Amino acid sequence: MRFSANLGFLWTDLSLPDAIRAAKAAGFAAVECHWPYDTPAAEVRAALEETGLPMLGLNTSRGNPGENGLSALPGRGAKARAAVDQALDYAAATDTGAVHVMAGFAQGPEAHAAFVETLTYATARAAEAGRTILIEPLNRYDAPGYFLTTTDQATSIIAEIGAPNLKLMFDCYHVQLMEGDLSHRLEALQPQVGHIQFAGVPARGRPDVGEVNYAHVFAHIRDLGYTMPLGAEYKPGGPTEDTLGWLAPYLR
Ligand SMILES: O=C(O)[C@H](O)C(=O)CO
Ligand SMILES: [Mg+2]
Repeated sequence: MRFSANLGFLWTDLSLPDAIRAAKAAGFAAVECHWPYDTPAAEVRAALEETGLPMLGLNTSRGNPGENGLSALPGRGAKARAAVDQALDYAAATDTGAVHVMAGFAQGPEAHAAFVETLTYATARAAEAGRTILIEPLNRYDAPGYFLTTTDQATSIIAEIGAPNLKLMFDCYHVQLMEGDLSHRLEALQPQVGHIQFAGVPARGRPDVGEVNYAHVFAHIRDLGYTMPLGAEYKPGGPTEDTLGWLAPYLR
């Protein structure tokens, strides 16, 4: 198994380039981030080249304070497309494979139509550069009122848009809180999955603490033939190095 360090949560005490170096030193095979836009892309690219780690993904902007993405917000289409452009430009400058297009807090048919419209734009633009667009259901405890909350909703949107580069971000943490049944869902949704993330449930801490047996889940993912690095997107609650005991068996 190979793992990707999510630098939105891990090594947040370091600059993004130094966090990339720390991830390499700890044995991660890849990195991913949330919102890297304050760091010049050239610095991130230099650290990626120095370490040899790929950047797997980044997120579109959340928008104004209190917002959590713009793509499903009726009347905000121009801003949503600008956020997609910003993310794809940063991805091009850092050779990042995927962009997670964040839906935002919205409900109802107009939000659905807005999300489909933004994703249609995003998938067409991303396809020109061979990049993937990800959509991710978030759980109702952390993001109450978020538009996208279940894998059923996400796969129905993926089917409606029909773009081959539109994929599901299967975050085991969110899926466990909303739906459970991780093993069956991972198996059934494998064709639509573009990236897998994980964290301990329910505290979103290190993965070897909590109600999910990740040693079992990782073995199941391996047995399904999934070979991409899995995204460690958890809050260490202290020095990241102190939380990496779960990784050690996979580095031998
Ligand atoms: O919170 C998550 O799980 C996401 O992956 C994210 O990128 C920010 O919402
Ligand atoms: Mg996630």
